[in-house]
Amino acid sequence: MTYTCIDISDALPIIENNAAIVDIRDLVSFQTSHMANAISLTNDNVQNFIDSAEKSQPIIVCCYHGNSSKGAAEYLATQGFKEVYSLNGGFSQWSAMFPEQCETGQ
Ligand SMILES: O=S(=O)([O-])[S-]
Repeated sequence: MTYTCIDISDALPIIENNAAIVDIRDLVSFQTSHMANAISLTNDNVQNFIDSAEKSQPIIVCCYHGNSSKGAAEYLATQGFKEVYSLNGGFSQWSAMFPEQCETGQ
């Protein structure tokens, strides 16, 4: 299995299609602001996420600028997720384009 790189504008219909959004940035950055409904994925919770997630649900991986999300997306694809996307431009571009689609906190 592999993953697909998508642009910010491609993400909206995928999100509407019930995708999970996982954010792999550091926790302080995540808490400051993240994509609406994103969950923070860290080394500490990634295994639990993999074990409990529905593998057929689409997953969008978000990082800072869209580079490190590729490695994480590839990894998740090897763990059985069927539809994995890496978000080009990452949170920096998402927050610039869709500031109203961001939220703070956990
Ligand atoms: O998160 S990043 O690798 O795009 S700087």
